[in-house]
Amino acid sequence: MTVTAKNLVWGAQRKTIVNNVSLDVAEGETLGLIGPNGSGKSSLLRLLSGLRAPLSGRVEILGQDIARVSRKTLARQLAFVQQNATTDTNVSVRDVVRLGRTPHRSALAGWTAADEAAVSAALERVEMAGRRAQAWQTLSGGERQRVHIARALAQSPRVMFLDEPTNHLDIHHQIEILRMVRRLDVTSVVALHDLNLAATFCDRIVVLQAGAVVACGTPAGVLTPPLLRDVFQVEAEVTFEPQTARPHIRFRAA
Ligand SMILES: Nc1ncnc2c1ncn2[C@@H]1O[C@H](COP(=O)(O)OP(=O)(O)OP(=O)(O)O)[C@@H](O)[C@H]1O
Repeated sequence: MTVTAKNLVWGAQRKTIVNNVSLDVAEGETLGLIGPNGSGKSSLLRLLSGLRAPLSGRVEILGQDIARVSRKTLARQLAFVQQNATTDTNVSVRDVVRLGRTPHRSALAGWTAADEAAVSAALERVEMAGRRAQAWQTLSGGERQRVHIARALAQSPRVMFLDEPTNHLDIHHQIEILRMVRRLDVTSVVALHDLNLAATFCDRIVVLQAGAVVACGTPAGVLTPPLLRDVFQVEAEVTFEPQTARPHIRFRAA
């Protein structure tokens, strides 16, 4: 397994926010993380990426307990695209993406051709190559999101954690970003609100409710009308796409 979480518990202000979560993510897999607002998706991603330490339990990435791995080593292995990430305002798009190369550079080495190639490839992938010189502060919300994804790609990680990466994106870029994540030779865990996007692009889905895993499996196995009713309190019909056999959810207005 590339990512393994065992019995993760985390909380704040006497409230348990991540409640005994265990999960495994296989190499190259795209695992979707879904659940209502406040169910603990972002908190779990922070634990999985080592940004926050659990109260108990542990996370292994590429077979190593992340509590015992240096920050620099971890930064070479994993990238985290956070929700509403901010960046210093007085920089260009290219500068932001260049930051992704930091874990791969030593104090003495200069900027290499490999660094430049990684930055250019990342900008191409999110369709922002033409904007490399533009000032960060002048970008739209969706463009900023794509540049943050490019920074993560420039990091050349083995594992990516993405917290609602389609936030702010138009439908073309939502699909492009998730298609890219799925095709990358990278293991990824991605928190999503759009259940049909999760159904279309994830290999498996984990459902969180009040900090606990209440379902885990293929999109077809997980996204059933009873689960949608229990967890999301919506009435829905689920049909299956003829070509892919993936579920498609139609929500009932009343
Ligand atoms: N540092 C903290 N102190 C107190 N409460 C917190 C803290 N961090 C998160 N919470 C609470 O924990 C719960 C889970 O938050 P989290 O952001 O992980 O949920 P989420 O599933 O990502 O939500 P959303 O879908 O709305 O983004 C929320 O009720 C939140 O208010």
